Amino acid sequence: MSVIAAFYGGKSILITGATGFMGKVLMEKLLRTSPDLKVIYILVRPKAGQSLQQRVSQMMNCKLFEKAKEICPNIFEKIRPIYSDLTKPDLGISKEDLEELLTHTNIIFHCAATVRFDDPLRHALQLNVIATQQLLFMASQMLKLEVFIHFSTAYSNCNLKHIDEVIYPCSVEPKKLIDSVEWLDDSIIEEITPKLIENRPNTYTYTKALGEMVVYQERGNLNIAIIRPSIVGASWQEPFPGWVDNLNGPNGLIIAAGKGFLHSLKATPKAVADVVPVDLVINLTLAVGWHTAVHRPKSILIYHCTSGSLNPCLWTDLGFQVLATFEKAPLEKAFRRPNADFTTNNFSTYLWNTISHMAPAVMYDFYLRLTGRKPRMAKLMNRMLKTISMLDYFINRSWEWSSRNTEMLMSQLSNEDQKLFDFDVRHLNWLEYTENYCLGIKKYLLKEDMAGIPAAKRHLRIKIIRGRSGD
Ligand SMILES: CCCCCCCCCCCCCCCC(=O)SCCNC(=O)CCNC(=O)[C@H](O)C(C)(C)COP(=O)(O)OP(=O)(O)OC[C@H]1O[C@@H](n2cnc3c(N)ncnc32)[C@H](O)[C@@H]1OP(=O)(O)O
Ligand SMILES: NC(=O)C1=CN([C@@H]2O[C@H](COP(=O)(O)OP(=O)(O)OC[C@H]3O[C@@H](n4cnc5c(N)ncnc54)[C@H](OP(=O)(O)O)[C@@H]3O)[C@@H](O)[C@H]2O)C=CC1
Repeated sequence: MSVIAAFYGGKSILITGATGFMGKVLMEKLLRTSPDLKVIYILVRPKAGQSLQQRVSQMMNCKLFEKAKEICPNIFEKIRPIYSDLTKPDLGISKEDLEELLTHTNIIFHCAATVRFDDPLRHALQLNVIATQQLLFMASQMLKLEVFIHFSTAYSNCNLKHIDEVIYPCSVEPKKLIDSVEWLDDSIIEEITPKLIENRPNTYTYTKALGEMVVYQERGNLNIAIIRPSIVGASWQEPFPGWVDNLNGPNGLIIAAGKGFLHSLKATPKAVADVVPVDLVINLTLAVGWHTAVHRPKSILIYHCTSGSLNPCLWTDLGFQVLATFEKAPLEKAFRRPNADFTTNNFSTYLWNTISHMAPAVMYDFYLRLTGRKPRMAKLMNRMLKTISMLDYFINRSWEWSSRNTEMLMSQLSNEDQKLFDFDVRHLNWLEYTENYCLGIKKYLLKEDMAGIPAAKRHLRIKIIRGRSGD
């Protein structure tokens, strides 16, 4: 019997961000491995034209939850959606719902965040810091709370080269900043943002660092642990390989490469692609939840969930494997043959962006105009170049994360739990993982049918022949 799975049995679990990428995988694994858990409360904000229940039904009616539904037939009874907007006072939760949460919750997983790199500081602060502060306050009033798990990112201290499993202070006190943005004008906040974030690349990494500080300062008697994953990618093995459902992280650029938009990318030759599969992160998270609740460490333990030090893969290797996969299983209606190269300096990047990205897009738009259609390629290219500029910082640097706590936890797991909640990244085969990742993007994100591969190959052959004949 799995000790971890048994721990979650009979528990009332609160998840924020359950409708997000990681939240869904967390919920799925909990329901599949501990079908006897009591209830999962999920804080959900309504979306236009959908009730909470409709939103949750739609989410659960996807392939991700198929296995969990077989194991836990009363799955819908286990999920209790609660209306909440984390940017509102008291997280927008009604009095009755709050009462229920305060009385019953045993475990909190705080996943919700804004992960956008270009969010204005005020909004990122609202969600990644103030909402965390409010949730901690709520947690401090819970009668049966055993553990609070906070999701941060391995990049919260990306201004450092070597990062330990400790909370690093930011130069400005979170509370002072929160007070200041209340009365500061948006334009002033925008002006001081570069100074505040120091040498971090965006408001996301900065507010996640502030979020950690808030967790530390407002911990009170709470039993807390922090998970810091690096770049979270498609699932490795559970519930099936390759599951992914958003354009974040590498996903958008993998599509751009597969569709033949992306022809060159600046990447330092030795820079490590510190990607970790989402199911591995969730396995670690559930193990941390169990360990923290049972052992109640004296201080907040931080767990790095990264791949670079134990099983490194370079961006260049990952890129070539992506192209090899799309050669075998092309994406439908590709613009050009997938054929991306890595450049190493700013001049060649500028040159390739002009020759290989913008020029063909402008020419294609000209052709679309001539044939009476609406031009769209230059807009798409500009969007891709903007995304690349936002991700450039992460593709051209490497970091070292220590992983003592993660290794300590691994050694404390029973043999059965080491298999059921495997978070040992050394078991990952990058070639196999990258291939499944690309196929997962094709199937689950782009909803392309695998039966269409021969037609997609024919489409590419025609493109290549036309390209050669200059047609
Ligand atoms: C050879 C291959 C090598 C591969 C090699 C890859 C290396 C890749 C390194 C990654 C390194 C990350 C390392 C961080 C690790 C964390 O911890 S961060 C957690 C993850 N967070 C993220 O990834 C968020 C990053 N994204 C953003 O912040 C924003 O999307 C951006 C990049 C600022 C773009 O903002 P925007 O231009 O306003 O676009 P946005 O509003 O997001 O979307 C507009 C439209 O574009 C679409 N879109 C959004 N993103 C994309 C995209 N990436 N691509 C295409 N379309 C997109 C949307 O669906 C939307 O469509 P419509 O609704 O208009 O039809
Ligand atoms: N993905 C990655 O590569 C990494 C992620 N992380 C961290 O992991 C956690 C989960 O990330 P991920 O799943 O990728 O993020 P997603 O963007 O996929 O999910 C974010 C979740 O937060 C919810 N949310 C956002 N704003 C609000 C709001 N105002 N009120 C209520 N809920 C809100 C979203 O709800 P809705 O569906 O309504 O938008 C969604 O459920 C985050 O803390 C992130 O910082 C750390 C490292 C890497």
